Amino acid sequence: MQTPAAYNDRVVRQFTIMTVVWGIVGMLVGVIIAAQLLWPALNFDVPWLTYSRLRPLHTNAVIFAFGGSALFATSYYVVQRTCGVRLMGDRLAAFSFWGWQVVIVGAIFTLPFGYTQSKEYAELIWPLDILITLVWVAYAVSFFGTILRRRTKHIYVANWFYGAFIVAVAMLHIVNSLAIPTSLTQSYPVYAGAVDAMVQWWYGHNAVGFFLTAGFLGMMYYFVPKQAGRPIYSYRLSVVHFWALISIYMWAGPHHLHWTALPEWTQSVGMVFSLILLAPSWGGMINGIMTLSGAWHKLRDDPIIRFLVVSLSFYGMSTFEGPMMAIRTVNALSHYTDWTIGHVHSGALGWVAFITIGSIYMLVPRLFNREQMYSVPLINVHFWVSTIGVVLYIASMWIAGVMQGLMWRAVNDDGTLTYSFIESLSATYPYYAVRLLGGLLFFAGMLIMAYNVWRTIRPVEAARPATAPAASA
Ligand code: HEM
Ligand code: HEM
Ligand SMILES: [Cu+2]
Repeated sequence: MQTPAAYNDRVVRQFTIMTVVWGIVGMLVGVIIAAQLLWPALNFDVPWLTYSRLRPLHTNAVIFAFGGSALFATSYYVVQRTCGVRLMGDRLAAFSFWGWQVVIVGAIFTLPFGYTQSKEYAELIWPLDILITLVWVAYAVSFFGTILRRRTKHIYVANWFYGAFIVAVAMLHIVNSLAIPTSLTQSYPVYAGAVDAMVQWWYGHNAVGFFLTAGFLGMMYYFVPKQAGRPIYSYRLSVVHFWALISIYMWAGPHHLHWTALPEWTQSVGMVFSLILLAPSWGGMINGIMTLSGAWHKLRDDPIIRFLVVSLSFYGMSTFEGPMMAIRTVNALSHYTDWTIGHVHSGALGWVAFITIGSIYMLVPRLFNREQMYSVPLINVHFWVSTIGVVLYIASMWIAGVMQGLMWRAVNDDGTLTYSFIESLSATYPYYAVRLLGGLLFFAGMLIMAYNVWRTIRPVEAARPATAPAASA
């Protein structure tokens, strides 16, 4: 094994810091659009502050800027540690960092101004799509190049998940973004009609499956055993988990297009694969949680473990809920309602953000040569604030969603609708207020983390509290 100094941790540090920064930016925009749903006047009649333009800014910022930076940071960290070699290509890694930041800034300077391809989670205009492709090639070369040069015999399972995420996202991005440009900011997709819709949701669903799931499972397979100080519960299960998950995920996309013009048999394929998907998802969750067996006491006194384990619980919840919502009759109720939004954030906040936060608290002291985070009690505060935040967010959206679904389908004896759409909207306002509160709490937690990170990485002399001289004496 080489000494840690031989690793390229510069790029890991850069991506780690930007994960915190973009997390704050993306969630701030989330809080703003949550407030706009409650008080629409908050767009101040300024076109680029309208909900329609800020919403894609939110999704791009949290998924690709926050989640993406977290994936770059942790995969670069993990691949070096588990292969025992320095990351391949310093320049490539630096290009992936700066290129990715340019993509994000590009999003900030296009989406609010209305430049978009209008495909959900693939809104960015074609020049940015090309830059994403270049960054991804650099990423793939340095990641897989490092694996090829590894000193260990086998490839640790976390790298399998990161690797699948990198390959799948490359494929999804290229296929879904195929378009014919007509100007610098305009283009037309090569697909049309139901085929366009199918390609889009093959992309959208697998963006969830590979960007928001497989990559973060890579994180799980490294950081959970590391922080628990125990080997992964079952290595065999992790291999089964991997192959089952990646082979089943790809076919579930049509559950986003139930009751549409998509041929019915494709919808059935989507539904059946979604139901089967429950098994590998829970296999992975159980593998993560059981890694703690024999070390359960750590849940009591280690707030980082708590972030990691609670993230797995939310992963389990959202991957149970997803298959249920994929059943056509259930989807008839849930689709278009806030139930979907609740499902999304139980995955996005509960799983993706929680596992990221736990990993960041583990990474920061290691990357900046500190013994631990500046304040462990503050990690604890962050844990509780964000847990209450997610619970308020998803509980309010579940109730609102089921209520909306039921109100929309209620009919009187004479066949007329019982409620107008506006009535269902006004009934939703109280829940939007609760969601806003939950979002604010989650956002506050991110600020607490930023403060803690900042105090941890400041030059040591300045960061030492008054007790420092005694400690060093
Ligand atoms: C403070 C935290 C957050 C708040 C307050 C928030 C708020 C919102 C709001 C208000 C919407 C629009 C809902 C609607 O159209 O009815 C939304 C959509 C969305 N958010 Fe968040 N969000 C937060 C964090 C996150 C994070 C961390 C992620 C991902 C990692 C995320 C992913 C998404 C996605 C994917 C959508 C689109 C959902 C869909 O189209 O079905 N959000 N968010
Ligand atoms: C076994 C796993 C899962 C299955 C089968 C599943 C299934 C579903 C279904 C049926 C929908 C509703 C489609 C609609 O009515 O429009 C949905 C929406 C969504 N799910 Fe999941 N889900 C799973 C896990 C997850 C996880 C873990 C996350 C986040 C990390 C997630 C993120 C999303 C997002 C972002 C949407 C909204 C897409 C949109 O309309 O914009 N899902 N999912
Ligand atoms: Cu899906």
